[in-house]
Order: sequence, then structure tokens, then C-alpha cells
Amino acid sequence: MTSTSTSALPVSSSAAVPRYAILVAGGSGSRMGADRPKQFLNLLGEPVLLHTLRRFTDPAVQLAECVVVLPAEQFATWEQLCQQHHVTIRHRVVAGGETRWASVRNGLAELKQYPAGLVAVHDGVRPLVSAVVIEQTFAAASQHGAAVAAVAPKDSVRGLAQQGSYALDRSRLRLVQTPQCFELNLLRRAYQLPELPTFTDDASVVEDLQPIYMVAGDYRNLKITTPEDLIVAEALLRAEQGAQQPQ
Ligand SMILES: Nc1ccn([C@@H]2O[C@H](COP(=O)(O)OP(=O)(O)OP(=O)(O)O)[C@@H](O)[C@H]2O)c(=O)n1
Ligand SMILES: C[C@](O)(CO)[C@H](O)COP(=O)(O)O
Repeated sequence: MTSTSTSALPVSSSAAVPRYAILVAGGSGSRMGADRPKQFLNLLGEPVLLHTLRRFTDPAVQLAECVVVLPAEQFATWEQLCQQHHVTIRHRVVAGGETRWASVRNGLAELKQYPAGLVAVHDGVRPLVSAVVIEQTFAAASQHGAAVAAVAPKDSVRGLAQQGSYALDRSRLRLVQTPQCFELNLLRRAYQLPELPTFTDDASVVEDLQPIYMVAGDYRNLKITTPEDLIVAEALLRAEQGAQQPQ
């Protein structure tokens, strides 16, 4: 199913290359253990996914098209939430697949009418992504073909061995976030290859075709995965809203 609501996305003529986004929200949220998928949980009065949609469809991002991937059985839930929250942001809704990889592939198919451009893949459950991170990741993809947001680990990191464990050099490691931005046709080629069990994100799907450039992510750009993430996200959002109030 494809659904679109009324108002047009604000595409600026200054965007030299058209930009698209695929917001993947096709998961079930098993680690959250809630009564519904975590993308629909309430975060300061609005569903997590609505926060994410608002960030990506902000006029500053200059998106030409936004695709939201959902579990097929949740279309009605999302439609009802959009009505309840008076959402008029134009977006397409498509059914996800068994895995994140399959959901992204379905999202990409929804962009088939576009010959070229840049596409961001973003987790629907990263509602705190900033305009700066989105912009810098798109800009780096425009220059390098493939770019992902990432942050340095703050903790010490150990690898697991058959017996015990061993220290890893964390200065050589990065924690990868989304957005992950790509030239549209590069991402298409990568998603024509067979799915591997090692794919955890889009960079791992693309990296055999193109080196992945890393952009400074943001520790606030957390992925809502387990219940404490929601508490942290709420605190971060309150701080953001407080900072926007006039003194
Ligand atoms: N078949 C799937 C699986 C995941 N995702 C999306 O990919 C993002 C990252 O996945 P994750 O945090 O693992 O979400 P879930 O799969 O929902 O959670 P869990 O692994 O705890 O079940 C989420 O926005 C999720 O909705 C998706 O679109 N389709
Ligand atoms: C795509 C991702 O958010 C990058 O950190 C992550 O790989 C998703 O992993 P998950 O196992 O689906 O939560």
C-alpha cells in the first residue's frame, strides 16, 4: 500500500541533487517488550516515529520524497496515529520485510521512478537525529558516494575469545548510527546482491562496492531499543525544547 497525506514536501530549488529518505520502522520491537512496536510508543506526547518523520521532513533537509516502512499489519495503527496527531506531512507508506535488510529493499523499490539522487536510510526509532547530522551525512555522500554517522565508544571495549576475553583498541572503533546516506544507484546495486547474515546496517550491504565515509554522529542520536532508552530520549528532548524557549 502507498499512502500520501495532503501537504507537499518543501523542495528547495537550491538542492542541486534530489534527496530522498527511507525511514525504516518495520520491526516489532522485541527487546523493548512493550504492548506495541516501539516506533509507536509515546515520547513527550507524540509517537517516536512521528518525531523522526518531523526531523527528516523539516524544510531545511530539502527532501523530495520520504518513504516510511512499516509492518503491513500496522498500517492502520499509523494511519490512526496520523489522524490523531493531525499529521499533514506528505510521505509514502510501504510494507516492511522479515529483516531490516528486506525493509530497506522494499523502501528502495518505492523510489523506482527516480533516476538518480541521494538517499538517506534512517531508523524510525532514532527520533533525536539533528538537522546538522542529517545535512553533514547527505553532504558527505554527495562527495564520497557512501557516508554514515558514527561516534567513538566512550567505554572500554573487549572482544570475546573461546576462553575469556581480550582488550580492543577503542581508538580504532566507531559506533555506527543512522542516517546512512548513499548515491541512489549505488544503494540500488548493493541491494540487488543476496542478503547475508552479517548485514546489520546499510554500510555493511554497500561496503563491498564502495568505501564507507564516516561523519561525526551525535551521542544524542540514540536508537530506542530497550525501556531505559525511552527515559533518556525523553530527558534529551525536554532539554532540547527548554533550550529553544526564549530566556
Ligand atoms: N524487519 C525489520 C526489522 C527492523 N526494522 C527497523 O530497523 C530499525 C532498527 O532495528 P531495531 O532497533 O532492531 O528494531 P526492531 O527490530 O523493531 O527491534 P528488536 O530487534 O528489539 O525486535 C528500527 O527502526 C526497525 O523498525 C525494519 O524496518 N524491519
Ligand atoms: C542500523 C543500526 O541502527 C546502526 O547502528 C543498527 O545496526 C541496527 O541494529 P539492530 O540490531 O537492528 O538494532
